[in-house]
Order: sequence, then structure tokens, then C-alpha cells
Amino acid sequence: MSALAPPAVDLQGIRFAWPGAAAPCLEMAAFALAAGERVFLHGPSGSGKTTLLSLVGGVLDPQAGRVAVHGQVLGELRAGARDRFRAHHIGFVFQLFNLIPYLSARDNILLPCRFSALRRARVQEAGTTPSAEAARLAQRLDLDAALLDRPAAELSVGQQQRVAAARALIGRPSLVIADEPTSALDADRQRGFLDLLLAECADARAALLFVSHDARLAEHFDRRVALGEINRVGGGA
Ligand SMILES: Nc1ncnc2c1ncn2[C@@H]1O[C@H](COP(=O)(O)OP(=O)(O)OP(=O)(O)O)[C@@H](O)[C@H]1O
Repeated sequence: MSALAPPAVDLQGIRFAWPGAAAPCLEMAAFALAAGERVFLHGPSGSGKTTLLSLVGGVLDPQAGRVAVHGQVLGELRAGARDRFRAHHIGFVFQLFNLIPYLSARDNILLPCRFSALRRARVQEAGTTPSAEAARLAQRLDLDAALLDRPAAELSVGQQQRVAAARALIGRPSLVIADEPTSALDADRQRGFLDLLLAECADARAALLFVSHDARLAEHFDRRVALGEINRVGGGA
């Protein structure tokens, strides 16, 4: 992205409370990720990290404030347009991977290309096909090729996590949101997984917002942010 590119993420004046909650979960003056920036976000369990990622992904709406992704204010998009925007530009790796259990690992990885012509076009521009790209990502994630034909439900948790990562990365979204993506992986695979995520994001010049409790991973990122530094709730900013 050029220096003039809008921030990948730009949050202003955010207040978010869960329905029925006595107090807000998040109150933030501002938080931004530059285009292509890779940020490690940490904080205690229950402090609101996943909630923040859901706001950035347009899955939740704040009661006050503005969430923009690549200059697009998400609150200005109706549900269908927001789904399309998300499919084109954002790759997610969730804590609970949200794979479709009866689809094969390969078909799960290919889902973004099915939903977004832009993601499909980016694969083609790179001179490959969605299926070949799914296989390349799976190989880089150390997923055996034979596993690609198995239904997602039959894979181990660590294998499902890697399928979810390949699905997030296919078609080079310009923002990747990852919520504890290494929690189910053993130490060796954790490192390989992080290397791949960082390398793929760098190649695609994608911004990465990565949540983890594992502080050792922070050194690989451009910036490390404690949620308490940016959230007024809980005695923070
Ligand atoms: N669907 C929901 N409905 C109501 N309250 C919720 C919901 N999801 C989360 N919360 C509440 O919001 C607060 C923040 O939760 P969140 O999952 O964002 O924290 P977190 O920092 O990601 O935690 P962890 O590190 O344990 O994943 C918690 O008090 C939680 O109980």
C-alpha cells in the first residue's frame, strides 16, 4: 500500500456494551492500524479483545463511534454490502474456527474464493488457480495433502486451526484478523504457523491484527498493544 493509503483499521470514539450488561465492555478514543501494519494485541481474559475484533470485522456495531476499514465506514454499509466488503477484504481466523464441518478441508479453504470474485481474481492474477493455491497454503501449513479431501469435522483441532488459517489467507485479503490462532498448536507448529502468517501478510501487504496470550510471539510484530492502553474500561486509557 502507498503512504497515502487509508489506515487498514481506524476506530474513533468507540463505546460498546453487550445487551443487558450494566457497564460497557469497550470505551476507546482511538485505535488504528496503518495499511500493512502487523499488530500484536494482548490483555487479560475477558477484557474485550474478541469483542474488539468483532467490531473491526463489522460483526458487531458500536453504540457510539465509528469503525472504518481501508477508509470504508462499516456502519454505512447495509448487511449484504457489509458481507461482501468483508469477503473481499478481510480474512478471519477465529478461536472457534467456524469451519463448515461436512465440507472437505479443501472446500473450506476455497470458501472465500466462492464468495468473493475479488479474492478469486487475486489468485488468478498471481498466475495460479484457487485449488492450487489452497494446496500451496496447506503445504506451507504442514497439512498433509491427503487431509484436504477429508470433512473438516474429522480433523484434529490443530489441523482445523491450520485449515482456518489457509481459508483466511487465500486470495490475499488486505486485513487479516486472528484471534488466538496458535492456541491449539504444538510449539514447532506454532512457530511455522506464525512465520507463514507473517510472510503471507507481508507478501500481500496485508495488515494483521493478532490476539494472543502468548507474549513470546509479540517480538515478531511491528507493534504490541495492551488492550488496557487503549480501553478506558477497566482502568485503562
Ligand atoms: N455474546 C456475548 N454476550 C454477552 N456478553 C459477552 C458476549 N461475548 C463476550 N461477552 C462479555 O464481554 C466481555 C469481554 O469478552 P471477550 O470475549 O471480548 O474477552 P477476551 O479478552 O477476548 O477474553 P479471552 O482472552 O478469554 O478470549 C466479557 O465480560 C464477556 O463475558
